[in-house]
Amino acid sequence: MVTVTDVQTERPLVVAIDGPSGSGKSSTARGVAERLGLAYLDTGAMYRAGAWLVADQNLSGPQEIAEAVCAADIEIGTDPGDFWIRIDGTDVTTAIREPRISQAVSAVATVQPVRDALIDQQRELIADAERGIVVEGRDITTVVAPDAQVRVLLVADPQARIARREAELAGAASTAEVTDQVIRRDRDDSTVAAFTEAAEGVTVIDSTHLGLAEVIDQICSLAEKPTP
Ligand SMILES: Nc1ncnc2c1ncn2[C@@H]1O[C@H](COP(=O)(O)OP(=O)(O)O)[C@@H](O)[C@H]1O
Ligand SMILES: Nc1ccn([C@H]2C[C@H](O)[C@@H](COP(=O)(O)OP(=O)(O)O)O2)c(=O)n1
Repeated sequence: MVTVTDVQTERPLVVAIDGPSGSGKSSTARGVAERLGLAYLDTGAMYRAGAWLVADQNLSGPQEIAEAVCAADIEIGTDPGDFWIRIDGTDVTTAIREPRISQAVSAVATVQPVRDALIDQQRELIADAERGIVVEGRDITTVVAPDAQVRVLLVADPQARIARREAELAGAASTAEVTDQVIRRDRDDSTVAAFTEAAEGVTVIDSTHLGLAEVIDQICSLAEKPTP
């Protein structure tokens, strides 16, 4: 396979995508990775795995949460066509998408020692991606990989994001629960990651009235002329 590199520095291409819940980060990032032959890293899934462990062990309070999650062994797949995640050997690929985890994850993602440990691991995974990688989350363009050649903030109106999540959950959660998982979670998450406004050099894409394919096209076009 052809290696996608930044021609000026020969660094493997890193595409960083941040944005609020339901803006389309995961679907778009997977699509871009598949089209460009890059690896894919879902950093939100790592925080979700931490939240799964906290629920499984019935832990509470920042100290207990930090001790357990920082000591845990999180393994994550980076093939965009075959996503999986394990924590301490347990496969939690499906379990981390349950509404109870979506509801609880911000309490884990706002514990700073947890963030520090997961950010270190995310940087290692990026450094290991010799073919280049698309990384999505809340703090990728600003903290995890601010030197990424392509940096995107993907946004969409709250109504569109809530409607997308509701459709995805297909009745598994009420409108009030989905609204909490999207709006309240963004509010909590934005206390530790700056994803509500684009940092300098970050391209904003509003997906409210764009189809998934159009968003993927726009990001792939940016990748054709990356920032050095
Ligand atoms: N541009 C788009 N237009 C319409 N629906 C979209 C678009 N992008 C993503 N979706 C759908 O919205 C839902 C949430 O997308 P997802 O990629 O999980 O968002 P995020 O990772 O930002 O939370 C999914 O069901 C996905 O198929
Ligand atoms: N880089 C990241 C990625 C996710 N998070 C937090 C914020 C979210 O509430 C959770 C789960 O992220 P995820 O991207 O799976 O969430 P949604 O797809 O938007 O529902 O993790 C974070 O703090 N930093």
